[in-house]
Amino acid sequence: MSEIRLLLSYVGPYRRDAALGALFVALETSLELLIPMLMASIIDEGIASGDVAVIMRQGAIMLALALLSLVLGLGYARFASRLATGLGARLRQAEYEKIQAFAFGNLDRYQTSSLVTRMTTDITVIQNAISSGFRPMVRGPVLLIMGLAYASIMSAELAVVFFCTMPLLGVLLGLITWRAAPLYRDLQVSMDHLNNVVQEDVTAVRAVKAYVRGPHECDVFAGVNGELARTSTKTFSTAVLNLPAFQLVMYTTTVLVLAVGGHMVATGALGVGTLTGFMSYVLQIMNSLMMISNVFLLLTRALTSIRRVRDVLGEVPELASPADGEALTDVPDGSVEFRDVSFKYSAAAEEDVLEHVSLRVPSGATVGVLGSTGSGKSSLVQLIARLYDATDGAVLVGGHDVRAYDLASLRDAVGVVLQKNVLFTGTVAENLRWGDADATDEELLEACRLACADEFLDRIGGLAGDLGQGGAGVSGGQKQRLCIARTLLKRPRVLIFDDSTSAVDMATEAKIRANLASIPGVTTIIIAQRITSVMDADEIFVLDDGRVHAHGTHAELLANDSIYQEIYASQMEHAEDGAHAGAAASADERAASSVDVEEGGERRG
Ligand SMILES: Nc1ncnc2c1ncn2[C@@H]1O[C@H](COP(=O)(O)OP(=O)(O)OP(=O)(O)O)[C@@H](O)[C@H]1O
Repeated sequence: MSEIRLLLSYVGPYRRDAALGALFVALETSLELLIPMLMASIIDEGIASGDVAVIMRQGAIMLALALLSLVLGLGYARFASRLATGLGARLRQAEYEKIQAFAFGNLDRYQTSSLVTRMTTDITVIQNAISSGFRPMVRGPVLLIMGLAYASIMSAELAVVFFCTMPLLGVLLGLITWRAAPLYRDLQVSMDHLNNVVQEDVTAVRAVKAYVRGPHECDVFAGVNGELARTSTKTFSTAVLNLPAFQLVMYTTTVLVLAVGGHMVATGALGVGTLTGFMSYVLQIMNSLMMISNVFLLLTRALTSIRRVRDVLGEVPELASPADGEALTDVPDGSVEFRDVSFKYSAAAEEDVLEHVSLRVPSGATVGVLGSTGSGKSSLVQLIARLYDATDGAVLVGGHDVRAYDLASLRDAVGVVLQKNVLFTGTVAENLRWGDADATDEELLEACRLACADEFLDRIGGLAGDLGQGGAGVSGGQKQRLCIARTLLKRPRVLIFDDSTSAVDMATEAKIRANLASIPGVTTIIIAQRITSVMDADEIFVLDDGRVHAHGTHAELLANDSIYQEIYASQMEHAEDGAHAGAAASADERAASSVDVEEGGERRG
């Protein structure tokens, strides 16, 4: 089974613990199985004939065996817990490292919550299966085989009774396990749904409050919570049938063994002690079957989790650097070229997001990219930093195909300020040093100055100021400026701004653009919604439905391109309307917009 092979491949340094744990349980069980024999001998040879010496000797052996079992049990517990926690930690680490190696394309295939569940709940299920299942997994078969052997040696005639009833228990437990197994898979899926809702809502709790969607989201949660409760009830009420099935067969067997055995004792064919010892074996054998069935259920649940972990570990990163020694590590200049590039996010998608795009940006130039929502602007620039690979055609940076570069070298040379800016828990300086781990405080401050983040730095506590979880302590515009500063610290040859000044006021945005223009030799690509953000660029590309519709300077496009003229006209019209409306804005409107400011966390910088 590939799932078990996967687990074994991660046991690594805990192999010794696994082997010793199994050995200790097997020894402990074997010792335990001698107890009924000793008991039978105490009753038949000691008590029946009043031989105190036999009672004392056998009693002392029993005591020694009990103590030895205790030591073996303690040893087993230590080895098993080391194995379970060690294996769990290794699997979690491997998953985490794999996810770090994922390309954007791999990430598109998983929901974040599902990845979280695969690293937490699923690993816990595997750990529990090992810590609770390891002992019965070894003990069950040992008890079964040795118990059957000892019982048959004690009385072959009586053994016939449970050779008849045991298959019945086997069939009953098998049926229950077979019914419960798929339910465990459903249980894990329900858990995923619940985690997904919790993760999405907690992440976006400000938006939920701002849109007064609390009651609706509570209903959504109640739905997935109810689904999980229903699946759990169904699963566990099936699995719990094990116990009554076990009891039914056990009591039937006990009655039959006592009836046949009692008759044998009455006729003198069997000693009372032998019958008592035999009954102990009956219980142990029945117990072993129960253990084996419980192990199956535990394993069934764990197998579902192992498969989910295996999916992550088996995922092949869609992007990789060329083989060692073949990758280019130096990006000679900041030129960018698209040669007949087409792109779609998944092979199964019917339509291309970019179609036959060809363009050239000379090193050091500043270009703008405009286009309606969904026209493919973000997709276009993501290909430059090789966040995705072109489906057809080639993207060149510094005159070389991006696929020829070492990924880290390329991404160091191509700085992208993504549309969705992310800051991390920690200080301003810690966040900025993502761009350059060795940057001095002076270099950090200079980057802040270029990104106009110096204007508010004092207010948030300077470089040592704490940004809070996910940068919750700064406004949208401040976040954008810190993200720009962070990217500048990489000193890239190509700088890409994906709508990354949308929350910054126009005067500050113009100042940032002027500061950036003062950095020599850097190619700047600006995606923007506002024409004013790109009108000074050396060249502007207008995208329409994944194609380059037109390109040229602001003046050329204004003179010749219908889409550009349309965008220009609508933005000028809005600007004028805005000016008038701004003057007449009522106190009510201002109060309404404050909801977004306070609750939505969308404050403007
Ligand atoms: N990760 C993704 N997986 C699948 N499709 C995607 C993904 N990201 C974007 N798309 C699709 O690709 C198309 C282009 O999206 P893209 O984000 O490039 O547009 P855009 O011009 O940057 O839009 P906007 O101005 O709204 O940011 C859209 O139809 C979008 O639905």
